[in-house]
Amino acid sequence: MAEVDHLAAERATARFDVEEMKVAWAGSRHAVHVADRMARLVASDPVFRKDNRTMLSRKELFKDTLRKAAHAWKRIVELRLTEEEADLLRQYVDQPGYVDLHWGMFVPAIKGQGTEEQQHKWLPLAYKFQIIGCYAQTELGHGSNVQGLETTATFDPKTDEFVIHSPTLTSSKWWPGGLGKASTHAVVYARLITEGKDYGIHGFIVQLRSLEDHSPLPGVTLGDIGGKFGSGAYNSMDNGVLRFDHVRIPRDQMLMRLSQVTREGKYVHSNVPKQLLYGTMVYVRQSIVADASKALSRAVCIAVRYSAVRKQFGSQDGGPETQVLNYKTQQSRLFPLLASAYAFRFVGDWLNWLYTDVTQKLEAKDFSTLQEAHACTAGLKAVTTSVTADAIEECRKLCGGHGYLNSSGLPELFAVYVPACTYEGDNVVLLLQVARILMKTVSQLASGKQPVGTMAYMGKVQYLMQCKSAVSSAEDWLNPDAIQEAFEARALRMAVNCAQNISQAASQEEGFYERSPDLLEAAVAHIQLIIVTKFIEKVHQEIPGHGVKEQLQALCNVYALYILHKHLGDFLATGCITPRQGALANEQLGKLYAQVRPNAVALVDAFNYTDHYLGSVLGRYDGDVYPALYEEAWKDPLNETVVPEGYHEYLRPLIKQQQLKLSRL
Ligand SMILES: CC/C=C\C/C=C\C/C=C\C/C=C\C/C=C\C/C=C\CC/C=C/C(=O)SCCNC(=O)CCNC(=O)[C@H](O)C(C)(C)COP(=O)(O)OP(=O)(O)OC[C@H]1O[C@@H](n2cnc3c(N)ncnc32)[C@H](O)[C@@H]1OP(=O)(O)O
Ligand SMILES: Cc1cc2nc3c(=O)[nH]c(=O)nc-3n(C[C@H](O)[C@H](O)[C@H](O)COP(=O)(O)OP(=O)(O)OC[C@H]3O[C@@H](n4cnc5c(N)ncnc54)[C@H](O)[C@@H]3O)c2cc1C
Repeated sequence: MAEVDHLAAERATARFDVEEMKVAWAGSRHAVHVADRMARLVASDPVFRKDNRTMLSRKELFKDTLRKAAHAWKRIVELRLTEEEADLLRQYVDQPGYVDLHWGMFVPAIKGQGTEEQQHKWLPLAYKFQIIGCYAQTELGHGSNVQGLETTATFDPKTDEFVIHSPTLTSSKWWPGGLGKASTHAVVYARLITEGKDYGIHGFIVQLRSLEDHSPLPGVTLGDIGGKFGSGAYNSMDNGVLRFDHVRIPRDQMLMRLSQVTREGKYVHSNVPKQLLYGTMVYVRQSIVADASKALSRAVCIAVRYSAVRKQFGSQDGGPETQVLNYKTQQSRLFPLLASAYAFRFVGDWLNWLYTDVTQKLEAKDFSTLQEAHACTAGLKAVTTSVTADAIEECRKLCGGHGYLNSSGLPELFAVYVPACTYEGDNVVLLLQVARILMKTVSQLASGKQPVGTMAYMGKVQYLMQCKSAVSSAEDWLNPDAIQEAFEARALRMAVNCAQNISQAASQEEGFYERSPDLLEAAVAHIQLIIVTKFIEKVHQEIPGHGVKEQLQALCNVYALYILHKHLGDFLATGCITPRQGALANEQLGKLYAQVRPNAVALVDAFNYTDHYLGSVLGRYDGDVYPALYEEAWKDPLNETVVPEGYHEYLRPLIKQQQLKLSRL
């Protein structure tokens, strides 16, 4: 706790119990406790220091990442941390590295696609870090189009081996995190060829480097693909390039849970949907949604605290200046982002539940919810990451000039976060997947097939296509049914419009291609409906703690009405609401901002972030921003000497030359 609390007055105006809000945010009292313990463990350990990160060279940064990963592992073993604790500890270390891919994709790929025997063999090695793994799918020539990958795995029945080969330059694996320098093994996705036939993409466990001296195995060419956007940020990760020259692996290193190749070379596909091959991506997409709320809440926490400290204008008569947080424009830019952080947190929890439920059904050979899992993970990943990336940049602007300093933490947060719009599926490509499923659902309505899950609202097509909002005052927009109806009608009408336009094209495929910009918007409308619905459902639950439910209710309304205001064109064009009702929604939004204002600092305190994790002089808990900014500036390597290096070579001769010229005049 800070000695001087410059934000004490702000904290005193909160109208709710912050400790209970921490529980609502984290999910349980236990979750608050564990997260708190792990965050403090990391913050108090000098090895995990990160304030100098943006000043390190790429090589120094990479070595620092290796050091932190090794130290984190040492602490996990020494303290006998549980899986939950270890995950949190790694999260608070807050530096992307090979371990993210080892635990986040390599292990899940083996769990999801390996047979029991394969899991038995490989997982214990991975769990103890006797091998380090990555996920090598994307190639130089293809990322989005997984079916277009070119690496081959040709079965050789003579030796009972697969021959892994990169036939072209574009088949080089390109991007996998941890591949460039750290991994000893990879799950490699390649075209399976046996008995002269190409059976498409399958996963294979391939050893890449010696377990003795880390040198690449014969036939394997490996390296890092080079520096990435921003200083520090994702440059701690060794995204890599990999080529195979006829590398042989035993047949049993093909991941054989979904399909098998027999000793004789026969291809056998189990009676399961082939899309299960994409299971690891589905798993990571749902975890990315949970991560979106973390990244967004960090940015918002910095911007809210700093906006409460920063004063500008309003004191002609010598009185106090205005806190920038009191400007209505600052509130209308910032509070929707605060509300979005909470909205993404709750929809992330729900998505995690959905993922677990679908996984259990898959175990029981029930594949009926696979499409729902794909649509929700793909769509929510796309919307939450796009909004979060834009929001971090908005928070930087909300912090004025100081937001542009590395010490604000925002440039690095943006640089590290923004590739989330691309990795694990480009957001446009993923939204088009949602749109395809929407079009399929609309086309099935005529046959009387009742849509289920998050598409169930489409079953009310007769009503939703013609309903008119009953809102007649600003307060009417506080009724969740009014919001729900408007969002459902907008999403359905946009989808039906697209379907009608597509049906007029020469073919379904051509229509889909021509109408894809509209389809993207329809997919976004559907996903926003899911986020709003899950927030409303959350607020309907019993939520303990003085004032907590009321605050969440206000944030839920802010989120919904902000989306309505921002996409007013959609709501008006589809005739769901009138221009007058749109204006009433905006009026209510202004009232809600006034309601949020006295609670704003406490609402970001509820995220319970340590100063170490926030990594921002502007977002400090104690609000003592100016001495920290001043002190931080002197730490820059440029300030190590008063006269800069290069003065004698470049500045002095220049100045002297000009002086000489002037003296001749
Ligand atoms: C310095 C530090 C400072 C601060 C730090 C601060 C903050 C850090 C904060 C946050 C960090 C954030 C997150 C970290 C967490 C994790 C990330 C870590 C690292 C990132 C690692 C990245 C890894 C990767 O990118 S791996 C590669 C991913 N690749 C892709 O996603 C490829 C995308 N393409 C596809 O998925 C497919 O090709 C496709 C687009 C879906 C098309 O597939 P296909 O051609 O086969 O299919 P069709 O379109 O024809 O569809 C056929 C059929 O299948 C259905 N389908 C498709 N996919 C699925 C599926 N997955 N599940 C189920 N069904 C599916 C489709 O609907 C069709 O169905 P119908 O036939 O019924 O129509
Ligand atoms: C930081 C980072 C980490 C990564 N880590 C890994 C990893 O660990 N393992 C791994 O295998 N891969 C990894 N990747 C690769 C990543 O998964 C791909 O880059 C991603 O899936 C996008 O594919 P792409 O690069 O082929 O983009 P492209 O598909 O080439 O996209 C280019 C443009 O084309 C558009 N486009 C493409 N197809 C369509 C379409 N059908 N309709 C309309 N527009 C379209 C896209 O919207 C985009 O604007 C990583 C990437 C990054 C940036």
